[in-house]
Order: sequence, then structure tokens, then C-alpha cells
Amino acid sequence: MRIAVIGAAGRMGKNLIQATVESEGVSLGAAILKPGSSLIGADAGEIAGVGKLGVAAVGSIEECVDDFDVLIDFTSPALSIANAAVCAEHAKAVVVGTTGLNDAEKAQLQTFAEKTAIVFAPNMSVGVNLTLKLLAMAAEILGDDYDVEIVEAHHRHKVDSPSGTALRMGEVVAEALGRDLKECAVYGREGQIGPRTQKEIGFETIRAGDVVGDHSVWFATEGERIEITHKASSRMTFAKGAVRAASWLADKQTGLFDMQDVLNLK
Ligand SMILES: NC(=O)C1=CN([C@@H]2O[C@H](COP(=O)(O)OP(=O)(O)OC[C@H]3O[C@@H](n4cnc5c(N)ncnc54)[C@H](OP(=O)(O)O)[C@@H]3O)[C@@H](O)[C@H]2O)C=CC1
Ligand SMILES: O=C(O)C1=N[C@H](C(=O)O)C[C@H](O)C1
Repeated sequence: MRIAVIGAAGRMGKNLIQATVESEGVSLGAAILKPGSSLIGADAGEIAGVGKLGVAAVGSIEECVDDFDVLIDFTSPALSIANAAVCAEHAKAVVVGTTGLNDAEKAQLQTFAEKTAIVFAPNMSVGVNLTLKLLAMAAEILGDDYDVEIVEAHHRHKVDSPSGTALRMGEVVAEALGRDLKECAVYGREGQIGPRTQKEIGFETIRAGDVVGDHSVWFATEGERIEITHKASSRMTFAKGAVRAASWLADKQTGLFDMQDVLNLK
């Protein structure tokens, strides 16, 4: 299976190239950069720091659409939608790791999935996806008497907040408690806000330095609290998950999937 990586010089892009090279049964078919990038034409392996691969980076997906079977896209919401549209048109599978998509953009992915197979997940690590299962179990057992708070920390460059992972954690917990996250989420707190309401789910965001990605979910009541925490220490954990998702798509023609499907955690 030939993989194309878009955003090839980005933080995730470089890790995705390395993970592709290090994985069996896949090869790098294309590496795509922002149009006008000074790195267009450079060897993708050299961009990623893994040595020459013989794949010259290009400046648009249209230039390389015959060179790959699955696109891995960790870029920005609008770009990921545009790329998925091209992939749907050419029946190429897609792995979307980009976070911060709005409801309309998510609906567009669902439409594209009628024409091609897509894995879309805010976090591709095995650890976070197992944590989602643990959270559902904890919420079901603890119920409404435990206050739920979600704390996430990321590097100073991250542009969306809360993280896609934190939001998915909130959705999983809310569903297990029979709540709708859109109605019970509280984002940050400031001023004379009064006491906490019982069913709210709070989100707190930290942006600092080079933190790869930390997520903690608190379940707290009078007398005790449980904290379920995942800490990523390398982006390779996300990149390896994305390549695993790309391989998993090999026998899929259409459909919208997530990492719970890929890892058989449903
Ligand atoms: N699902 C998961 O497991 C994970 C998801 N993410 C998500 O992935 C996304 C990217 O994160 P990260 O790698 O840190 O961000 P980066 O900003 O490092 O990477 C994005 C890359 O896309 C490039 N780019 C911008 N426009 C284009 C274009 N038109 N064509 C090709 N490339 C383009 C950027 O170039 P330039 O810098 O020149 O603009 C940049 O190199 C975020 O949404 C993040 O939340 C991150 C980690 C894990
Ligand atoms: O932007 C990042 O870096 C990350 N983004 C993802 C998110 O928003 O959940 C996943 C990971 O935590 C790293």
C-alpha cells in the first residue's frame, strides 16, 4: 500500500514519513507540501530526517494523485476537507488526524465516505483509545454523583482548544452518563460564576512549551477523586497509529471509521 503524507514538513508530517518507512507492508508514494514551499522538489526522507527515499516532495495533491492509495492528513480543517474531496473523487482512502473540525466539516466527511473509505480520529494512539474505553466504564459505574472535569495540556503552537481528544473524552463520558455534551460542556471558568452545577462537564486548557499531549479526566465527589490520565511523550505514537489505520483501510471501499474500529475496541 502506497501512502501519501500531506503537510510533510509539519510536526506530524515528519513523524508520519518516518513511521511509514519503519512499517511493514506500506511504502511512501508521495509527500505533499504547501504550494510555494521552498522544500518542493526536496527528497521526502531528507525533509523528515530519515535519509534519502527517492520521493521528491510536490506542492499539491493533484500532482501526485496516481502515486498513492491512501492519504494521511494531519493539517488544518479546511485543507483536510478539500483533500478528502479530491480523494473521494479519485477513490483514494484517507486517514484524517486533523482536529478542530466544526459540525459542518464533519458532515462533509460523512458525505465523502459514501465514495471512499475514511478513518477520522482526534487521537491515533493506542493508549488514548484504550483510555476512552476506561472513561466510559468509569462514568457508567460512578454516575451523576461524581463531578467530571477534563484537563488537557499541549505545546505552545497548538491552534485549537480544547484538543480534539479532550472533546472526544467529553463526548464518551457524556454519552455514558446519558447527557449531551453540547448542553453540559463548560469551557474555562472566570469571575463570579457561582457554584458548579451537578451535570456540567468542565474543560481546562494549558498551552506551554513543548508538551506533546497530556489529558486527564477527573471524577470527583465528597471524600475522593479518581484521575484517569494519558500522557504522550512522542508524536511517533500518533504517527504509528495513523499508519496502522492506513493499512487497515486496504480492504475497505467506503465508510467513515475511527480508531476504535481500527483497534477493534467497539
Ligand atoms: N489525530 C491525532 O492523533 C493527532 C492530531 N494532530 C492534529 O494534526 C494537525 C496538525 O498538527 P501539527 O503537525 O502539529 O501541525 P503543523 O502546523 O506542524 O503541520 C501542518 C502542516 O501542514 C502544512 N500545510 C499548510 N497548508 C498546506 C497546504 N495547502 N498543502 C500542504 N501542506 C500544508 C503546514 O505548512 P506551514 O507550516 O508552512 O503552514 C504544516 O507543515 C492539528 O490539527 C493537530 O491537532 C496532531 C497530533 C496527533
Ligand atoms: O495538536 C497536537 O499536537 C495534538 N492534537 C490532538 C488533539 O487535538 O487531540 C492529539 C494530540 O493530543 C496532539
